[in-house]
Amino acid sequence: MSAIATAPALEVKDVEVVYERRDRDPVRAVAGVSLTVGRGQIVGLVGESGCGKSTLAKAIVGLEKPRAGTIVFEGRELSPLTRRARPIEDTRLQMVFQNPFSSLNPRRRIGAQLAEALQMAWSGSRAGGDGSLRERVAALLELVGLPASASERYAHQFSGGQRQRIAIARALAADPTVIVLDEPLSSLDASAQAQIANLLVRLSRELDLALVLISHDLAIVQHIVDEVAVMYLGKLVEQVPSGELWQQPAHPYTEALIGAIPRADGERTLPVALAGEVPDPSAPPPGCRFHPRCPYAFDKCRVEEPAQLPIGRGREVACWLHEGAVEPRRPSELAAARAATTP
Ligand SMILES: Nc1ncnc2c1ncn2[C@@H]1O[C@H](COP(=O)(O)OP(=O)(O)OP(=O)(O)O)[C@@H](O)[C@H]1O
Repeated sequence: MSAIATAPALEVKDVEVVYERRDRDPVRAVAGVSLTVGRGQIVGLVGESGCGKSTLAKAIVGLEKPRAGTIVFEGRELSPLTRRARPIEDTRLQMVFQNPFSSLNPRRRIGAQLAEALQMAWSGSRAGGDGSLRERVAALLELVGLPASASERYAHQFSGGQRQRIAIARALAADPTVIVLDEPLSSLDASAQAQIANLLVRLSRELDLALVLISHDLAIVQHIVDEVAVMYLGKLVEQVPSGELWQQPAHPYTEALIGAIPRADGERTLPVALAGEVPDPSAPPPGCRFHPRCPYAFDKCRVEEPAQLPIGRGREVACWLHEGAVEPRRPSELAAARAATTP
């Protein structure tokens, strides 16, 4: 097999994105992030508003130019050029935005918009596939659970969930291997959220499609992702397979995010409350960026930035509590053990 066929679908390596601002300090919205997404894998990128998720998404698809770092797509480093200047193969890396209404043209029939997306993909090196353009549009609509007759209608004639299906169909027109979806569920009601979540899982499995699912709400994505990458103030603080997330969150921020999710019985899952706001990314706290909000912070956390520490299979955490740890432990347990041994 070629190197490209065996490479991960997407590798983000030490990416940094800085917004320069007139008369104000620059914002380092993404402050050195590395993330690997395997083929067919669904990775949830979660964190509070303002932590840099959208900026990272834009850097991945070429809508923001990273100041440093590289994006490797199917084993090939992407050009640091803007999206328009990239070669056509790179359209296999697609993005879906939060509000499908604003990304669909209100004055053109859905079928025409999907046909255009198909033609753009075909104008590249790839073959057009079987069947006429009309049949391919119908097949795309079917793939996302809409009837062929949807092609005759306009965006405003659909519900929010249906519009998101159309936006996904348009991304699929490019025959992608990776789709980055920025808050694809958050503008939808609960039932549409569940339907689109199911659709995304099905598409990922059927098409061996890797998805990066961005959400400020861990509760929304928890059931559909294979892995969770937790972002805080421009950095990844933890990467964890979703199955282990509940049993063993390793970073105090992850623990707090989980604790904030209400359970069906009205109780909180964990007694850790997340106090305060995300600090200004143009002036991040020294040491660990989370330390001012961390219930377990100790001296080292206030001065030294934690490295990404491997803690078991496929897991990493940036937290000094885990220094020297050989397996994942809850931060509350580690803090208690530390308190017991520290004079
Ligand atoms: N064009 C810009 N110019 C200057 N600062 C920006 C710009 N876009 C984003 N920022 C800042 O960069 C930081 C990260 O923003 P970003 O939108 O990536 O975060 P986010 O986690 O996606 O949050 P949200 O869910 O609210 O979009 C924020 O402090 C934001 O104010």
